Amino acid sequence: VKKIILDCDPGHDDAIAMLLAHGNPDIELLAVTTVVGNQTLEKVTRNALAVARVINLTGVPFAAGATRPLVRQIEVADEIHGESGLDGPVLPEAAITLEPVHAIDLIIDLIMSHPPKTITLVPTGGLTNIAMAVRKEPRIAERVKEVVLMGGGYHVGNWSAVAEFNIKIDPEAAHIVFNEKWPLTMVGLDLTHQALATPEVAARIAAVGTQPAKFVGELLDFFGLSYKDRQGFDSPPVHDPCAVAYVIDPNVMTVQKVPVDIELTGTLTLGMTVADFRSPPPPDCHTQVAVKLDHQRFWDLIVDALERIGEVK
Ligand SMILES: Nc1ccc([C@@H]2N[C@H](CO)[C@@H](O)[C@H]2O)cc1
Ligand SMILES: [Ca+2]
Repeated sequence: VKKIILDCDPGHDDAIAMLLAHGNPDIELLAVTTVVGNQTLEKVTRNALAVARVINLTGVPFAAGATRPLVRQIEVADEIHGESGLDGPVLPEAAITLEPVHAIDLIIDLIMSHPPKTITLVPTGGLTNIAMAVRKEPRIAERVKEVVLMGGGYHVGNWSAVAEFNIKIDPEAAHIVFNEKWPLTMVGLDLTHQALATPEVAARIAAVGTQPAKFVGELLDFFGLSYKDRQGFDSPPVHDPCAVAYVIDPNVMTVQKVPVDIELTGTLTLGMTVADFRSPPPPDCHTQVAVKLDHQRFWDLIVDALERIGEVK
C-alpha cells in the first residue's frame, strides 16, 4: 500500500483524483489538503469536503492551506471550473469538518511522524503549500518517498503558450519545489492531454450506476462543455487523476529522466517548465517527466475505483 497526501484545488479533475485515491486499494490516503488555485481557498475547500461526502470518504484529515500565491496575485480558472470551482453537480453539505491546523503543518507532521521514504506527496494544484512546507521544515525534502505532481508541460501550455496553470499561478513556489533534491515526477499536459473523457469513457462510468458515478458524469458534462467552448477540445482531458494513477501503477505511463527548471523572469515564458532533453541527463538528475499514457489502463483504474466505492446515499 502506498501512503499519499493529496494537495489539491477541486476542481473537477481534482475531485476525480480524490475518488481514485479513495477507491483504489493500493493507496492509503493519509490526508487531503487544499490550496488556492482553480478557485479561492474557501471555495476549493468547501468543494473538497463536498466531494468527500459524495464518495463517503471519512476518517481522513482535511486541512486548508494557502489563501494566495507566495508573491503574485490570485488568478482563478473560473472559465473552466465555474464560479463555485465545481460547477455542474449539486454539491451536498459536508459530513466531515476541517482539522484546526494549517495544511503545511499537517503535511509536515505526517511526514516527520512516519518512517522515512514512506509517504508520497501528490500535488494537483498550485505548489504554494508544498513550497511553504519545505521552507518551514527542510527535512521533509529528504524524508518523503517522492513527489508526483500534476503540473507543467515540456512541450504544452494551457495558461499561456508555454506555461501550465498549476505552475504559472505560483511560479516561485514551483521553482522551490522543482529545485529541492526529492525525487519528482512531473505529470504534465503532454501526458494529461491523452487522458480524454470520451463519450465511451463517460458511458463506462455511467454504467457503474451509483450516485458517485452519476456525480462524476455531471462533473464531466460541465468540464466537457467548458473545454469545448474555451479550449476547443472534443473531450475534456482529466488531468489530476493521472498523477494518482502513476502512484498506483507506474506502468500506466512511460517516463523520461530530464532536468526541469521553472522560468521566473520571461516575458513570454513566465511559469514555463523548461525540460533539457539534451542527452545524457546529468547523473544527479532528480526529475522525470511523464510521456505516454496507457489510457485503457488509466480509465480501468477510474471505473474500478467507482465500483469499489459502490453506492453512497
Ligand atoms: N484550463 C484549465 C485551467 C486549470 C486546470 C487545473 N489545473 C491543472 C491543469 O492545468 C489541473 O490540476 C486542473 O485542476 C484545468 C484546466
Ligand atoms: Ca487541480
